[in-house]
Amino acid sequence: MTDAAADGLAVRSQGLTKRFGQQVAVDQVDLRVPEGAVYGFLGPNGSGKTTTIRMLLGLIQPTAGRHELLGEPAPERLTAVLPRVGALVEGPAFHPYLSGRANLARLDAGDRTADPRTARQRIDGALERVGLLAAAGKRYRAYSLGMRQRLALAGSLLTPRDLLVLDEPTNGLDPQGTREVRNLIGSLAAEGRTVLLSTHLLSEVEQICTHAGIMRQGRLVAQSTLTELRAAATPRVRVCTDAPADAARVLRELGLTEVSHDATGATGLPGAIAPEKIVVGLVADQVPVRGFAVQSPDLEEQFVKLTGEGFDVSG
Ligand SMILES: Nc1ncnc2c1ncn2[C@@H]1O[C@H](COP(=O)(O)OP(=O)(O)OP(=O)(O)O)[C@@H](O)[C@H]1O
Repeated sequence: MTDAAADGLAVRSQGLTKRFGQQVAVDQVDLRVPEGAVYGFLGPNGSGKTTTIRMLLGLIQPTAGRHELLGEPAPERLTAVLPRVGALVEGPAFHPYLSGRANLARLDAGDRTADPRTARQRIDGALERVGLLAAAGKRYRAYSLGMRQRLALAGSLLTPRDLLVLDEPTNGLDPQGTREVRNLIGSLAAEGRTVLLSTHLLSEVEQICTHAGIMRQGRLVAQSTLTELRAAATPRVRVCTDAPADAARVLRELGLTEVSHDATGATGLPGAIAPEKIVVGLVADQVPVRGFAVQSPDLEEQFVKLTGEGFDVSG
């Protein structure tokens, strides 16, 4: 057993780097995806998510660094471990005039490790898994976008997988299709499978992920559980008052940092100073306090701070 397996990591990379000519697309990325996690690989377009995923799956060679999937080192053991890894990177080329079932049959027939005698069982099992059994006989071109993406997922679930690597699985889907795919990811996770999914949608990470890694210009700038990311957000106090300048002065005197004021009040970072002490200080200085709040920045503010860019928060 390797260290990654011993650590309970489904994916681990160290110094994973990819250069295209002069451009560094992925810069020394150290991923740690715990077994059983739904890991949101989050970053704006062009930040290096797809390139990282392609390296993890052995679709392109890293310029430097190494990684392990399910405890097996790449590239030596990649061929051995890939049958346990379901991937959705480029959508499979499905035939528009064939049914969903016939398309999966073609895909299954291309898998030399799969026993043809049990093909029907595998195919119907995968269709059922993604909720497409009733529509299995329909032509692919009649499928909605959500159904098409679910069929692609069914294609990666023809054999049981311990790890699923999904590149932007809800990209281009309407709200209904997005819900379908997210529900499916949720049920795969509930079965104990590890899911690594890339996305540029913060809301997706908030809704379905237990862990997140944030990419910015090829670098992994943060990686932790969602709970930790939320907790890392620095709280700020806000005083509502008719005397904002006085309030700001008192906040500074009390030792708050980054103090500023506007027409309706003052704010600052309290650090270790207890909120009740701040209120007492304000009142002692006869600042008329109309309102007092400790505000924690939400995840979006936190991510914008880390990545220096906004996220598409829709979806
Ligand atoms: N084959 C390639 N040749 C040259 N440059 C590439 C190649 N593949 C990716 N890049 C560049 O590497 C950078 C990272 O791209 P990548 O596709 O990995 O980002 P991403 O985060 O997945 O974004 P997106 O969501 O748009 O796919 C981009 O600047 C891209 O132009």
